[in-house]
Amino acid sequence: MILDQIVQASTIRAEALTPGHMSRFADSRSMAHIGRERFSLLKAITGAVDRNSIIAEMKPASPSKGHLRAITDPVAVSQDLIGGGCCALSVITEPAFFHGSITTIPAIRDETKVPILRKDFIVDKKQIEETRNAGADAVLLITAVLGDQLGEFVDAARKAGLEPLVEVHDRQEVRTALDTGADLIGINNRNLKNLKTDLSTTIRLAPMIKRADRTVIAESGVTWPCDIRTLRSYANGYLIGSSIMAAENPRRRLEGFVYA
Ligand SMILES: O=C(O)c1ccccc1NCC(=O)[C@H](O)[C@H](O)COP(=O)(O)O
Repeated sequence: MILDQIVQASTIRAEALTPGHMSRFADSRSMAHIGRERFSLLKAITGAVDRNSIIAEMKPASPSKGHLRAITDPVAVSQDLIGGGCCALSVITEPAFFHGSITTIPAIRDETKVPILRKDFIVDKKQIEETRNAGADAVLLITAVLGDQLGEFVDAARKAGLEPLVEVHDRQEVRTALDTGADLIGINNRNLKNLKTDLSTTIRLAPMIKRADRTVIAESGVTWPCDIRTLRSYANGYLIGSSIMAAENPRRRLEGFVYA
C-alpha cells in the first residue's frame, strides 16, 4: 500500500534528523519567526465572513496525479495564492512522493501573513521540532499513521506552539481524534488505500465532529466551486491542492473556490 511506503520513507528521514538538522534554519532570515506574530489556523478558518475559508496547498506532485506544478519560486506562488484570497497556506514538505521540501516554509515565512500548515507524514516528535524551527504555525497529524500515539503528538505539537490539524477518514478515527481534544479536524475524502476521492466522506463524518463542537476541514478531492456548495453545510473550511496547482491560472482557480 502506498501509505506504508510513504510512512516508511518518512520514518527513515526522521531517524536521520539530528539536532543540527532540526536547527538548520537558525541562520536563515526566517528564524525571525522566534518571537514573531503567530498566525492561528483555527481563527483564520472560523474568522472569514465574506468568503469561503480555503487552505491553498503548495503541492508539486502526488502519487495519485503525478506532476502538478514545478514550484521554482515559492515566494511568487505563495503571494499569488494569498492574493487569490486563501485564509491559510498548506506546504507539502514530503520529498520522495510529492516533490516537496521543508525549506519552502522558511523561504516563504517572512512574506506570509497567513497561517502556514506543514503537510507531511509525521511519525517522530523530532519532526514536530523541525516544523516549529522551520516557521510553520500548524502541523498535520494523520490518525491512520499515528494510531494510539495520536494524543501524545497532539500534546507535543501544542507544547511546541503549533496548532495540530488531525486528519481522519472513518468513524473510528473520528472517535480517536475527538478523544485527543483536537480543535481542528480534517476529513480526508481520499481513501489512502486506493487513492480514490469521495466527497460523501465529509458528508458522513462531519456531523459527529460538529456535534462535539469542533471545526471541520474538508480535505482532498475538492475540484470545482460546485464542490464547495455541496459541502458548505458540513465543513467550516476546505484544503485544496491538486485543482489549484494543476490550473493554468492557480490564482483565478482559487478565487473561484473562495467566492463560490
Ligand atoms: O494526493 C495524493 O495523491 C495522496 C496520496 C497518498 C497520501 C496522501 C495524499 N494526499 C495528501 C493530501 O492530504 C492532499 O494533498 C490534500 O488533502 C489536498 O488534496 P487534493 O486537493 O485532492 O490535492
